Amino acid sequence: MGDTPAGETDGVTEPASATGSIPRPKATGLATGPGVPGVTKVDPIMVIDGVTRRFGGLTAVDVEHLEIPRNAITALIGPNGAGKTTLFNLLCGFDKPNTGTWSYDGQSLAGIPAFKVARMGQVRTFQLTKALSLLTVLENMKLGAPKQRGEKFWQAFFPFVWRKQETDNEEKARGLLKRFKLDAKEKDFAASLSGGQRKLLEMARALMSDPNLVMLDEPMAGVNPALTQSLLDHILDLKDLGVTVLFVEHDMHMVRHIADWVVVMAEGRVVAEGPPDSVMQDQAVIDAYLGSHQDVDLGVVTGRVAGELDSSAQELLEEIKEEEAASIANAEEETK
Ligand SMILES: Nc1ncnc2c1ncn2[C@@H]1O[C@H](COP(=O)(O)OP(=O)(O)OP(=O)(O)O)[C@@H](O)[C@H]1O
Repeated sequence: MGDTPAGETDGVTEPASATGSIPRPKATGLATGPGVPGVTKVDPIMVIDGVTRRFGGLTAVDVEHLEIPRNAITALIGPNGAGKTTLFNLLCGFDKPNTGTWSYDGQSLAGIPAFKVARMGQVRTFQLTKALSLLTVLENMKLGAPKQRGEKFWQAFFPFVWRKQETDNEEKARGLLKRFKLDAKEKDFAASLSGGQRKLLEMARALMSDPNLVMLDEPMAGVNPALTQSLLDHILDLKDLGVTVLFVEHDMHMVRHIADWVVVMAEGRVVAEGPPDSVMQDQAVIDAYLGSHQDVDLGVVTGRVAGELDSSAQELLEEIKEEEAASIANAEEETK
């Protein structure tokens, strides 16, 4: 991880402003020019060139040039089927493109498998599968640790080699669990966690390998409002620790509040990029994706963020109430 401000707690680096909803400034000056698709960045951590991925006759990804800024939070947004997940899978070595090159920290990643990409400092959170749900929270964390020495055949005969690492990993895991307020759950099966706690565990597990770049796939999906702020804060903390974050998200509230830079995809291509406020004013983006309510801060509508409800927000709230009333009436009808 980076060397930004921090203190040590339980063997784990703590951000200076550990979770607390303190407004934190957005990173600015990330690009060398105006936000247009393919604009070069002042300090890119990842550079993508001519990457395409086809499934039969469908071109799911066709990215001419894209740079991801270092030590910033970049959101990848776009309508369903835009190619966001496919691009994500390509970048972390889960899938292979038909054409193109891409590099991470100046090193080409073409043909490098996912586990090696992770060793290079680029990790992706992955969902808690059924198998992982049957492990305890602490066991899940230990799986996130890099290179387990005891895994090598000859080393199994020399316990002193791996015991030290095992102890270090446990200490690190416990420190992270504490930071993510999951320490009381270390012995529980991961299956017993709520949706939001699972997301926290996924993020905490990814941090076991001290990554420089963390890729999050819909970090807010299925998270109830009570844990939303905590997750947002943890993502902001990553940036404070010098980590670069790239995430795919449908929740525009989250994108607007935490992203420093937004990349918009449609039909496999990058159609816009820039700071969130300007991208969300872009008429092509509004037409293609955001719809007529793009100017409404959903944080205010949902009560998560303090603010005045303007007339379009009121209108949206009315629509939501009407839809809710209709769905309750339907459900009552069905149970009769
Ligand atoms: N393994 C696959 N085989 C065939 N088609 C695929 C495969 N994976 C993705 N696609 C297609 O590629 C296109 C891009 O899909 P992708 O999942 O990357 O979009 P997305 O932007 O992540 O969408 P969403 O927001 O709905 O998750 C879609 O048309 C999808 O049906």
